[in-house]
Amino acid sequence: MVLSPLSGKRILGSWMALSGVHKERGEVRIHESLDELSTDLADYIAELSEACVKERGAFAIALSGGSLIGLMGKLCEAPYSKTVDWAKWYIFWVDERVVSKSHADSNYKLAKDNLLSKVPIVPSHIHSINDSVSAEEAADEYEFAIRQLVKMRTVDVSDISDCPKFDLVLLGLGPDGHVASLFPNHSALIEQDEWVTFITDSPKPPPERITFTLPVINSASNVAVVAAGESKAEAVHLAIDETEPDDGKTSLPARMVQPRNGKLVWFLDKLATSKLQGSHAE
Ligand SMILES: O=C1O[C@H](COP(=O)(O)O)[C@@H](O)[C@H](O)[C@H]1O
Repeated sequence: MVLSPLSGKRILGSWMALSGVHKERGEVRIHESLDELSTDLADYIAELSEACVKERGAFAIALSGGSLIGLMGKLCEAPYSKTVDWAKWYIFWVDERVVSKSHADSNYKLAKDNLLSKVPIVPSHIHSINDSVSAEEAADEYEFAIRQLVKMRTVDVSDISDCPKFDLVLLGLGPDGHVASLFPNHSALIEQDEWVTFITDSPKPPPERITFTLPVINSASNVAVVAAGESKAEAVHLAIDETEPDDGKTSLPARMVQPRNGKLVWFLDKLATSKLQGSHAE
């Protein structure tokens, strides 16, 4: 057991000694290896799910695509596969590429193949986009579906806005600082009214995508950003070390992730933190 001098939290393993709580940017957890990161991420998700199921009888989790899904793989293994109350999970996507669900680019397919098909999630609790309509229609339909689930309180509602309050929003981080399908300097970043929007000009293929907007991401109870590898180091540095609030001028999406009432946690490996400064860096 290690008692972290920064957070005071007792936890197994060595990673916590490198981690800390950043005043504005949330809790920063730095891991020695991908294996430690995956274990910590699985522990965190399992604990949150248990707490949410106890408190409100459901766990509404919004997934991203990309490398995050591989890093969640331990959830399919013992002890989590047996102890997590999968029947109470409701799955959403923070962003999705507008391609067929069987396409290699589909975030749904990635999660289905590597996670959802390996644990006993109720099929009707998996809320993916309609893949047979345009990006605009898919975004509208997805927002409508979420609005119905908010009315039923499957997804909680924010007490400070009319936005949904997901129990957990899981974000990856692109080398350019993008999160979800919110890219630097893109007009989707300033969308305030819609819950789900669409883009047809993604700088990273495929071009057509739907994405939660920042007001929805920032209304979640918990937001976790997961980033590993050297290619993410500059984005991690800019997102965490810059202390001035991003008023949209610098437009680094990861810096604009600032939960209003929720908790933000960064799950990083050492390579991703090689440019990090401040108290949490080595
Ligand atoms: O295109 C996307 O990229 C990001 C980051 O992916 P990664 O493979 O670099 O981790 C991902 O979070 C997002 O959901 C996805 O659509």
